[in-house]
Amino acid sequence: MPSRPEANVATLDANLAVLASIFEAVPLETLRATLVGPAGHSVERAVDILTTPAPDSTAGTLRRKRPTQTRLTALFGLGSPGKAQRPRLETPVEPLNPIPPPTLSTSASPTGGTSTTGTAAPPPLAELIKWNAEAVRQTMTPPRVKSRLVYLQRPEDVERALPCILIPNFLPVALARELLHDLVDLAPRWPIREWYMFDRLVTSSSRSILFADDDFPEYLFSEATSDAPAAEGEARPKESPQDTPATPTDKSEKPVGVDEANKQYKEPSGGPSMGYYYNGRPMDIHPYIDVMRRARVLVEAKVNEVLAARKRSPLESSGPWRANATVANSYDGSVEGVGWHNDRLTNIGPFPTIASLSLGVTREFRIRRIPGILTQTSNTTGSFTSAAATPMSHTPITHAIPLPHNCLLIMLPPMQEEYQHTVPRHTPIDRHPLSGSIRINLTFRHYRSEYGPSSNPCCHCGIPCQLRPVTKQAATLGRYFYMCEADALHGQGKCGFFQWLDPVIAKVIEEPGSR
Ligand SMILES: O=C(O)CCC(=O)C(=O)O
Ligand SMILES: [Fe+2]
Repeated sequence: MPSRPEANVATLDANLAVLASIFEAVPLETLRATLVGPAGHSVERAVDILTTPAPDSTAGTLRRKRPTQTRLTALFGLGSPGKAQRPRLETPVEPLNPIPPPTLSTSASPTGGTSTTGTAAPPPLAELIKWNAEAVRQTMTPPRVKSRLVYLQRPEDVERALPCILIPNFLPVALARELLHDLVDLAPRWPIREWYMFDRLVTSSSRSILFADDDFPEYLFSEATSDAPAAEGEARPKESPQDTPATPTDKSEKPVGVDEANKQYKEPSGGPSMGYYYNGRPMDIHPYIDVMRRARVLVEAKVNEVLAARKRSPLESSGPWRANATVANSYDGSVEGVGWHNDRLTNIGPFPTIASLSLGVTREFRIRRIPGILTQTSNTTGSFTSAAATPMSHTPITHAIPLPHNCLLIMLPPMQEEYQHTVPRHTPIDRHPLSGSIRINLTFRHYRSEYGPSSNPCCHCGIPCQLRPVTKQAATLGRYFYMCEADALHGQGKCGFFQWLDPVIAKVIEEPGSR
């Protein structure tokens, strides 16, 4: 490889962006130090450094023999470790930022220091590495940073504070009831997800599945002749399909698990496309059931009405928003939740709008700004910077929105670029007359054809990449990049693949002279 100075700068910049996306709370100068040391510009080496404890560390390490399952509850703030053993781990569906915001600064106090930057000269590299590895280890204890929890109950309060719109009692009562009924029946057959975080195998506590409607891009369903095997890596439930709850009058009314289950998503063949992947694994995709299609019509109408009244970013889909994909989650009881994350952009693209319909028992939905994120003061893509921008010098705010049965929460841009959300574990929750302690959540998404499998680059491991926004690098803020996610599949690190999102699109948001 020729080693022109500007090429090195570009590589360093790219590698830094990858590291910053993994180690959200680690100061940039620390990340940079791991890249410019004797290890050169290798991301893998930097990840190694950042995840290997200091030699004198006596406490637990991040490196464990696979496939030991390790409780990562504390990492996601879903409760304190050491409570009664549960059969599954409490970790999120979406891969999370492995490091929560707090305690990384040497000046951070255990009870609430929030500053991760300082004015003092940085310590030498060896110190940084040692200190930082220690900091990473510390994240295995519950987050200790204090944030202010602010409850938002009324739709107008939600809209004022966040890029979200809350609509109570959204669907006609009977439709909401039918949807809940049908999905509660199906949910026990939705898989629990597994992936590696560093080299630990972790699993989701809730069950989830992706539903796709007929206009899903690169959508190919084939009628399976026999029970098709579960997609590789998917923990498909072992239960056999249950009885059909009613006598359907046509095929589209049959729920997944009966005839619809015989339609199997078929990966496109003959082209470069690898199909839809998540955490390095092919996704298990089911067709919409009839009642979802009826709900979709209403959700789409409302979302398009909302979008018509706001300025759109050129990076958003320009046409109508289409709810052609839905991630369904089922939480059975108060201990099932999902950790802090923002939703994957890989197939929905930048500045997505996601409409989240809650059914069944009320659970709390919490939202915070991505810890340490840089705020765009100006940009050229529209007025999507949230009024809720919380200066990092202040105590961070976490907003909590109780989501009762049949409410629709529309998450608008830049919710997925600038905020994280969670459904935390609760102390006892009320029971719902229809679903008891079960909550079903449907997040309706627009899977865009421009972001379909055939335009998704594969990394050197041969796995479709994930698309992420830059959140910490001032020079490249507003841009998006593809990176390897093979580590989620096998826990053995990433290949270091990095590619900016289509430069034509990136150009739109590039500030003059930012490169
Ligand atoms: O259950 C919810 O309200 C949120 C689910 C979620 O965050 C997701 O599917 O990505
Ligand atoms: Fe989410």
